[in-house]
Amino acid sequence: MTEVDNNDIALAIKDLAVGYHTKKKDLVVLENINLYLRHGELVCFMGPNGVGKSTLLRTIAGVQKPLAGEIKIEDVDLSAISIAELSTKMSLVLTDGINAGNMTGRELVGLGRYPYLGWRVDFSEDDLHKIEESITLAQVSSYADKKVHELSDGQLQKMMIARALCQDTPIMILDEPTAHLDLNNRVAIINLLKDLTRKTGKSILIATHELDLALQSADRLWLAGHHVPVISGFPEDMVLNGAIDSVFELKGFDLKTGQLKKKSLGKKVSLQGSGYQYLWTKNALERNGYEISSESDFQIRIMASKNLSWEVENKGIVATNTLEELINYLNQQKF
Ligand SMILES: Nc1ncnc2c1ncn2[C@@H]1O[C@H](COP(=O)(O)OP(=O)(O)OP(=O)(O)O)[C@@H](O)[C@H]1O
Repeated sequence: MTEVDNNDIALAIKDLAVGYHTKKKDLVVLENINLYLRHGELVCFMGPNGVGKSTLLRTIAGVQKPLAGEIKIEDVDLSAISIAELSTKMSLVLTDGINAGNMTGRELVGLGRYPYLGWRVDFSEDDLHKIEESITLAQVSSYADKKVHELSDGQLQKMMIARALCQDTPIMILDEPTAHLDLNNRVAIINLLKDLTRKTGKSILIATHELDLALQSADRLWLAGHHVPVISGFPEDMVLNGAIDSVFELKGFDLKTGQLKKKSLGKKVSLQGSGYQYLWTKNALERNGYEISSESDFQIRIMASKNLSWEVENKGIVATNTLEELINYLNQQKF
């Protein structure tokens, strides 16, 4: 286990148990949790549905009380920090629907400045600057003047992230920030959060189901499984030591290749080519049950000179212009 330098730590969790008080007895969702969030680090918190990610995030953010144990922010116990002070240290983006009344997106983002207003009624130049900066960073300017109730789920999601950016806290906690977002926006948000950790030294903790994005961008994963302690480590270590496999009980997904497992029909073809054309040809072949092997009577060559085409050499040579034609041709052959 690596030694942890206290100056590095933004948030420390010790012997924590989280869950709910119910009439009969306490419902313990996760317990014996010991974790750190370091300065300038992007942590993705992952685990199957219902394991307790939201419950832990809400507890860390002071929205619900721990059942046991302690949470320290910059070495101060969370229970000793007032709500006003906490809102200058930590921002929170939850998935729950928000009731923003008749507010515009810009006004919603402006709520992020309230912890800093004190007795002031109006925004300062600095506040206004921060609001515009956050709107630009989160790429929401084109709909910032719309009413919040007119925004799509994805637009609202990004507006809430802009509000959290505007709050400008050293720690940001986001529950599934990429839910509802299309592929470009998912990548943009993860890149933005990663960039923030690098440029501003913020510590960012997100709960997410996006294994692919997490593996490519998180500095560290927190992994929660049913009936096992929450563990923390480098994403790549967790792939190689099987931790991700065992927590998610992965079925049909091959972590070693990052791909869905494809059923081979035992028909072998050899493939010559390179680059992304090779990768997508391989994808089409494997998706259709073909296995790539050097020991095959069917040799496929990717012809990438002028127009992309494929040649299949068996007894003679047959050329096809699309992968669909190639697969149709192969499907008619005897293997
Ligand atoms: N208010 C509540 N009262 C009692 N139990 C709750 C409450 N909210 C959640 N739970 C239970 O706590 C457990 C953890 O739920 P939680 O929402 O934290 O999981 P999660 O890991 O965030 O799941 P998901 O990936 O589906 O969002 C679940 O069994 C859930 O039913």
